Amino acid sequence: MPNAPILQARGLVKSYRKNRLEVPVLRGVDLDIPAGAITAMVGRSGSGKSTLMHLLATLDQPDSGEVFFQGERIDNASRRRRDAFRNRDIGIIFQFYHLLPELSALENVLASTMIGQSVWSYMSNRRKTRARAEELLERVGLTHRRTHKPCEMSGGEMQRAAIARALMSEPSVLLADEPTGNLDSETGLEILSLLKGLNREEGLTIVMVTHDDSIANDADFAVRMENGSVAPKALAEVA
Ligand SMILES: Nc1ncnc2c1ncn2[C@@H]1O[C@H](COP(=O)(O)OP(=O)(O)OP(=O)(O)O)[C@@H](O)[C@H]1O
Repeated sequence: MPNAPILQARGLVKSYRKNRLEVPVLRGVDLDIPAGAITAMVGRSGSGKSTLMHLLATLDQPDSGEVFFQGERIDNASRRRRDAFRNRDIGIIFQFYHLLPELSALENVLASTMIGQSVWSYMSNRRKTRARAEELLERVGLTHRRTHKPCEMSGGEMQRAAIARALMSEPSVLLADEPTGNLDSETGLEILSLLKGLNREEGLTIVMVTHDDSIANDADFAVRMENGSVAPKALAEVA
């Protein structure tokens, strides 16, 4: 029996404009993401996986439809609430890591905490914040690279730093857009094993976009995007 949903989409519709043409990408997506599980989102290139993930993260707005987090309507919440949702309730990682190139791994992790709080609040918590960043770097196996900048790290190390950064706010959901898409298969498996550990040991809900069916088969649930919808009976327990 799946856990209660932590994130939900209802009737999500999204189109993009291309050369004055309206290109429908999502045509009414309904989706329940179970809390505490790993859900893989698969589908052909262009099927709308990243678009759906961006809407779930409130990085973009649907044309119509609704997104709920723990039962709270979030897509049309105030800007302040949506910022807080992104900075606190969820963490996001991407295929190309999106680290700040001038900062070390530790500084990248710390920089995320400066968003959404006053300098005063940051300064008064800085010892605790730094301790948490160091702890997370250790959790993702990156203590030995903490002073290295992204250009001095491998792809796997950059993804580890991005994961540590995403976890700084203690989110309950991690959204991962092709987290292994730019890694060789062995490094990809290491990152997956790290994500699985975070899920099993800390109860982190993970939603992962992937091209790789073997990753989807290893998840607790798989969702297949097809023609802008979630394919019928897609939310099936795989394990
Ligand atoms: N900002 C945008 N402006 C215009 N079209 C867009 C935009 N973002 C996405 N699209 C189009 O929407 C469709 C779905 O894109 P999306 O990135 O969601 O698919 P995807 O399933 O994640 O693909 P991939 O697996 O290749 O990353 C594609 O045809 C894409 O070209």
